[in-house]
Amino acid sequence: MKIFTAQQLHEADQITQKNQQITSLELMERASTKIFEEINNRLNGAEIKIKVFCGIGNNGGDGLVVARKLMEQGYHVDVYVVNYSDKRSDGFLANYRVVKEETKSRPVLLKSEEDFPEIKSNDFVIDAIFGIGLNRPLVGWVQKLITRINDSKAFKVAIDMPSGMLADGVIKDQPIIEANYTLTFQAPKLAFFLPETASYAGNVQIIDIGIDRKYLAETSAKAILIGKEQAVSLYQPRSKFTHKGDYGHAYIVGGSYGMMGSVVLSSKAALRTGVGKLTSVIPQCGYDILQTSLPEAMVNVVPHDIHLVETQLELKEGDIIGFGMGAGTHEKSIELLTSLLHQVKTPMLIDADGLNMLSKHPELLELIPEKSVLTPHPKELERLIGSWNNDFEKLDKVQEFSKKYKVTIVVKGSYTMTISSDNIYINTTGNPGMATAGSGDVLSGVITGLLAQGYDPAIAAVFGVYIHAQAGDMVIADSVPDALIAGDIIEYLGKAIRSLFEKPETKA
Ligand SMILES: NC(=O)C1=CN([C@@H]2O[C@H](COP(=O)(O)OP(=O)(O)OC[C@H]3O[C@@H](n4cnc5c(N)ncnc54)[C@H](OP(=O)(O)O)[C@@H]3O)[C@@H](O)[C@H]2O)[C@@H](O)CC1
Ligand SMILES: Nc1ncnc2c1ncn2[C@@H]1O[C@H](COP(=O)(O)OP(=O)(O)O)[C@@H](O)[C@H]1O
Ligand SMILES: [K+]
Repeated sequence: MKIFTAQQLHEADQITQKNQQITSLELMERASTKIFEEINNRLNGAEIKIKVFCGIGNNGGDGLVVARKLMEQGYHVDVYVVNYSDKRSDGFLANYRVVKEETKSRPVLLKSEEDFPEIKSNDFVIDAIFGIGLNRPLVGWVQKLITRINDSKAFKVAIDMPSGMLADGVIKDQPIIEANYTLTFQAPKLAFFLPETASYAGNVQIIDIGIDRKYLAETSAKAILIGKEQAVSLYQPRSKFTHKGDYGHAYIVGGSYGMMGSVVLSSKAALRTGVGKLTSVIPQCGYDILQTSLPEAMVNVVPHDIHLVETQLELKEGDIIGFGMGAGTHEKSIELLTSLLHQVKTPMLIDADGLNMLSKHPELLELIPEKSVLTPHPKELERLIGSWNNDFEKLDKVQEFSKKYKVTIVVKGSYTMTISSDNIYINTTGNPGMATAGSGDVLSGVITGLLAQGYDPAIAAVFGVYIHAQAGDMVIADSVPDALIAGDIIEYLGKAIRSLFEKPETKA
């Protein structure tokens, strides 16, 4: 599913009106009726006090339509107009008149803190103050209103966006409505998936309001959400008359004394993802561990007992290296990475201490084979690209880095983002149970295994992230997130891939 910018969504709105020959007001009525239906279905006639806070733009217009329809349905509704500007959109003005005429109610005008109503914790608040039109800091009293609404602990539903949030930017130190639900029009907004802002949107539901299909299909998106529908098209099935040589040879290079588990996890994950042959390249202290815990792996020890050092690998064309898990950053181990970077021309996967080595020696960045995949968690990313002021700046910096070194970067997190040049792919699977030591090592193994099987690197990253997180979700389906350990994710990789081809159960 595509994520568009606010500007694109405004454009989509215009094109829809033109192509469907409807007025802006008719589109607003259509969109807001859907919101009303959602809310009405949920409230089911409940005797609850509904407070609708409307801005003076089209988001406020939506709020007025929803308020009118709720009143007509018999709900107890109070409407507040947040008068942050003297300008009013046509959609707002028209619906303001209709509300007054048809419901005989009079919206309360809020102009300062003195006008704020009391909001009780059992009230139901509809936030229609700002939508995608917010473009600058809010005046103080409107900020205070947002804080007041949040402090009330009332249940909050945001229309299109929680007010105070920008679709594709950020205003520093500004309060945002902490919505329980956001009913958003047509397409999700980028801010719903970024660590700093995601939680404000609560549960997001996308409301199809019949925006021009051609525009949606043909306009290039700011980012793409990856779910089952997208992932299934990336899978490469095995054919019958094949042998292990057709599925590649992966080398997992990593480990140090006390950290050998990372190599076991990565190696096993690569095998479970379908790689034909796998060699773990490790310090000598890990030999017995690897051979005992993973008999399917071949083991190649470097000439040092406790950490990696330079060694010659007999690499053949197409062999793939996954480097860095549990490796430490000893200078002698960095010599191995340096020599591999000089020797290898095929894309590599670099993770964990491999990334820390690159941060320590940025001169190595130029040597990374084109199309390699780097999988940093936020701290590793910061070491690599420097700090950022907000998530949008982070994305810009990652895109710049990706273009400069021609690599794909997997920014791990609750919504892991895979960035390849101008493309941003946002993963929608995964759960907090995966915030546990070793789950990143599993992901590295998965992606290395896919690379070795010939998946295009950006696809290996996007697909690998999806099945890794989907496996994590399947682990907790009959357990709890707290109990998940990284090894469980490996055991569910097969089921995660199979789930791509299973139809969701339909209720009788
Ligand atoms: N696109 C679609 O598909 C559909 C969209 N619909 C709805 O329209 C909503 C967008 O409406 P909108 O453009 O009128 O903007 P909205 O968010 O109401 O803001 C109002 C105005 O406030 C201003 N302003 C900005 N920041 C400010 C600040 N800090 N302090 C003071 N003023 C500030 C700014 O105007 P400016 O002053 O910059 O000219 C802005 O225009 C959208 O979210 C959805 O709910 C649906 O009805 C139908 C389908
Ligand atoms: N809250 C979360 N929701 C979804 N996925 C998560 C969450 N926390 C962590 N993960 C996933 O778990 C993995 C953790 O990787 P990483 O931090 O490198 O762990 P480690 O270094 O211990 O192996 C990443 O793939 C990340 O996306
Ligand atoms: K809103």
